Amino acid sequence: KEDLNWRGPKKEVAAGSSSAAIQLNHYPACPDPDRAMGLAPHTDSTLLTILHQSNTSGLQVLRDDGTRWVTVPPIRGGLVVHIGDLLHILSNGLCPSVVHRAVVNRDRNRISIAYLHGPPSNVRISPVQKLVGPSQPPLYRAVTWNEYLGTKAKHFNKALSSVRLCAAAPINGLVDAKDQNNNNNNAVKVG
Ligand SMILES: O=C(O)CCC(=O)C(=O)O
Ligand SMILES: [Fe+2]
Repeated sequence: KEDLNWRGPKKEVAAGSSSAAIQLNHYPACPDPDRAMGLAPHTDSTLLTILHQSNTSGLQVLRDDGTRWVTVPPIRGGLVVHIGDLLHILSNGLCPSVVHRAVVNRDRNRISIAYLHGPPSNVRISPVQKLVGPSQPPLYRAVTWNEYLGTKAKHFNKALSSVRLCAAAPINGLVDAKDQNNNNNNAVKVG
């Protein structure tokens, strides 16, 4: 119960309802999949994304050490939950957003449905008080979802770095691995 109160004064939350969007993705079969990318590497600009993929695989997540793409096989009746950049900010980097991409298939069409879940538009997201202190400073400045989408459109996969307050790696090993990985990705996806 206490943890549910982290998100702040009830009044602020009650003033707006949470925002969400559905994104439908269609990846036609591609005769030369090694030369095409379905969806370039990116993190989602959400709190959470809930993804349904059709029975053709294509979703891949980047391992935390940035060395390898791992395929997330579709599981019948299963949903994939991605942590988005806003939850990354809210948790002060403790729950890092996941870099992922979609590759295309030589013979089969693929469809995925993403439910993009974000905060109410009036709510500014910043690291929760409980996770910051003298030994662990807030790593990100406060942003609303709209503001962050604007930042993402401008800075693409460097958006998280651009709202970051401390450039240096913090104590406790909370290194913002995504920022580092993203420096290697020139992806252009806002989602
Ligand atoms: O098609 C997929 O598996 C990934 C979709 C995705 O990452 C997105 O819509 O943001
Ligand atoms: Fe995504």
